[in-house]
Amino acid sequence: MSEGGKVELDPAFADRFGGAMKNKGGDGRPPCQLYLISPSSYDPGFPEQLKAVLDAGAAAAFQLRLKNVSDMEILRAGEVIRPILEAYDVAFIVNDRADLAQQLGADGVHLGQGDGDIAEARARLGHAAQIGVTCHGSRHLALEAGEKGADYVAFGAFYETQTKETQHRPDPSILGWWTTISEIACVAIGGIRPDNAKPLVEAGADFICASGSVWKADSPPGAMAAFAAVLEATPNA
Ligand SMILES: Cc1ncc(COP(=O)(O)OP(=O)(O)O)c(N)n1
Ligand SMILES: Cc1nc(C(=O)O)sc1CCOP(=O)(O)O
Ligand SMILES: [Mg+2]
Repeated sequence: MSEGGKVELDPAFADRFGGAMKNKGGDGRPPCQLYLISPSSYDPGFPEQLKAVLDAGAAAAFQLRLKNVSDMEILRAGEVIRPILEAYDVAFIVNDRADLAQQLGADGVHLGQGDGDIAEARARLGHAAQIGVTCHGSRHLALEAGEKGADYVAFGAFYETQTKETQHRPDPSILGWWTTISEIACVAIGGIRPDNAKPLVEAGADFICASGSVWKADSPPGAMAAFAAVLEATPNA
């Protein structure tokens, strides 16, 4: 922490998260960007679908979040997806597992509260890796994650979601609070759609996450275009 009580910006942060900080203008935070999360199971048609959505709207980061599958399946999917993300300049984050993130040469890992230690992930993945941490609706967890070296803290679930059972429903004001005390990025997650994203962007989210509202949409590229329009039209806090 600095003397003013604000968590200091890691100098390497400017180069992280898909170059998000490159958009930084003056003293303000960069504009809010989309953080796309994969469906929980992998379909052979997914790489083409991924290209189609990234053609329709930008994402700063993509998280490979496959559930109830073998390590081999995650590794195979990651090997196919990684060059696509590189081509679109999208940061590649692996959910849950720093070891698989390392094997895949990913840009980072997302850790839930039970998914392992930040320091161990840092030791494994290195200084430049992006390490994100689930903080539910807890200021304490976010401060702790920041002190332990997280590159972003994730708050949620802001809205009802079919993607995951959730027990926390933070108020959007936690995003604004975080931006006043820390320069570490904050991510909003949970049931976010193009038509309900605006209050979270206005409250201060640096990134909004979306999974179901893109992949389960009638037109996933259409959903991406709609997110792009909302983000373009909405200044953050
Ligand atoms: C960006 C982001 N935020 C939160 C989560 C949830 O992580 P976790 O609590 O470990 O739950 P699972 O996603 O592993 O089911 C996330 N994955 N990404
Ligand atoms: C993976 C996840 N974590 C959450 C949390 O609150 O920590 S909510 C969530 C689901 C995100 O998917 P969707 O955009 O479909 O709601
Ligand atoms: Mg997890």
